Amino acid sequence: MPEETIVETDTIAKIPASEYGNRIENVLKGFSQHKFDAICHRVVHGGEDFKQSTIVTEEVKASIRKYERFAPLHNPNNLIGIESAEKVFPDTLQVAVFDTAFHQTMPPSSYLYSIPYEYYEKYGIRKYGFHGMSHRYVMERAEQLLEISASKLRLLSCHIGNGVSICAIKHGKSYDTSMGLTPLAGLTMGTRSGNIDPSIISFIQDIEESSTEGVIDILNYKSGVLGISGVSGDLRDVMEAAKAGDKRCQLAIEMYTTRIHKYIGLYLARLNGVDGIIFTAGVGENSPELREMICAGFEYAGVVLDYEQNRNKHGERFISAQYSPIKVMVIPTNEELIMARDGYALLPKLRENKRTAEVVS
Ligand SMILES: Nc1ncnc2c1ncn2[C@@H]1O[C@H](COP(=O)(O)OP(=O)(O)O)[C@@H](O)[C@H]1O
Ligand SMILES: CC(=O)OP(=O)(O)O
Ligand SMILES: [Mg+2]
Repeated sequence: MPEETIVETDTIAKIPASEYGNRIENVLKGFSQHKFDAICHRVVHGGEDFKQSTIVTEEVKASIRKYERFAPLHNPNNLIGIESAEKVFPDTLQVAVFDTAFHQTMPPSSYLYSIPYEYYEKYGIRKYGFHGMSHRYVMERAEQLLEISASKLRLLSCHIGNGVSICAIKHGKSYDTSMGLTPLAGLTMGTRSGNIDPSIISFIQDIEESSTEGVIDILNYKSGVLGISGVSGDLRDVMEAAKAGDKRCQLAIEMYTTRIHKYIGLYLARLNGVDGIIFTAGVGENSPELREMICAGFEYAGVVLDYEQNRNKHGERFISAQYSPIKVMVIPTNEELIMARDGYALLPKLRENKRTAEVVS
């Protein structure tokens, strides 16, 4: 892209789902003095249908709708975003950028579950992985920082925000990742359970006299750090309470960091070692204490943090000691930039589509 500058931003913080469409439309109307070539949308689940970003058509919207059941917290809102943009900017073409696309390079040994193969063949039940734009952005930055070309690079990207996922990157491509068919799998998150013994679902169903969907809701919204601490799903609140002596908050933090630690060990083995470990997203970028807890005990594997760089510096940087064989980096993520670059790359195609549409109508 010739220029990568942010001209204006606006955000919507925690609002009820019923108000989401209206609020998005209002935000978009606030930008109506601008002339856009494309509007790019984050879409969390694209299944196996999308290996890269794409122009939004009716078929693309049908696919996004089809995958709602695999990403119930995200895809419905992503679609509302697209439809609101179509309303406010009817002449602008829309682009969908998928969380799952980056992970389409995983081998079957990473993405298949050990269940009858026909569930994959007939129903697409497999691991898809998420946060793809974030893992891709930080990988591209790490390539620059480490001065190792993508074709040789082995990395662990730890995206630790509200959702948490780790990606094992081999030769510049996603090789394995912690989230699964849905963003509920893998690590302990703010309110999501991550991996549990699947039999627990039927036990909770009986205890709560609930439907399966009801139990999945408990695992999505009432579990993770919130469920264990009983205080909050926001790590800042839980850390404060833990420091004040709250035992369940201390336990929640220990479980949260221990699980990330275990996954790092798992993927160090899967990749036969790595060149670097990246911390990104809300918690990964902003909590030196949690980064220390996660890395502690990996000195034997070649991970040595630099206290000063980790604790007292900010922004994109190395936080490992100069002699550390594995380099540890904090890289603030930029999913929007990846989306804008993908939209820009699609511009020739977008213009062609627009001309065809004008001829037809
Ligand atoms: N200084 C901090 N210490 C610990 N956690 C933080 C800090 N700053 C932000 N966070 C956490 O980051 C989370 C948001 O991360 P973010 O990547 O923005 O989320 P999302 O997954 O919604 O994009 C918040 O829930 C909060 O727990
Ligand atoms: C896919 C996912 O979990 O996204 P987020 O972290 O934004 O909730
Ligand atoms: Mg995010």
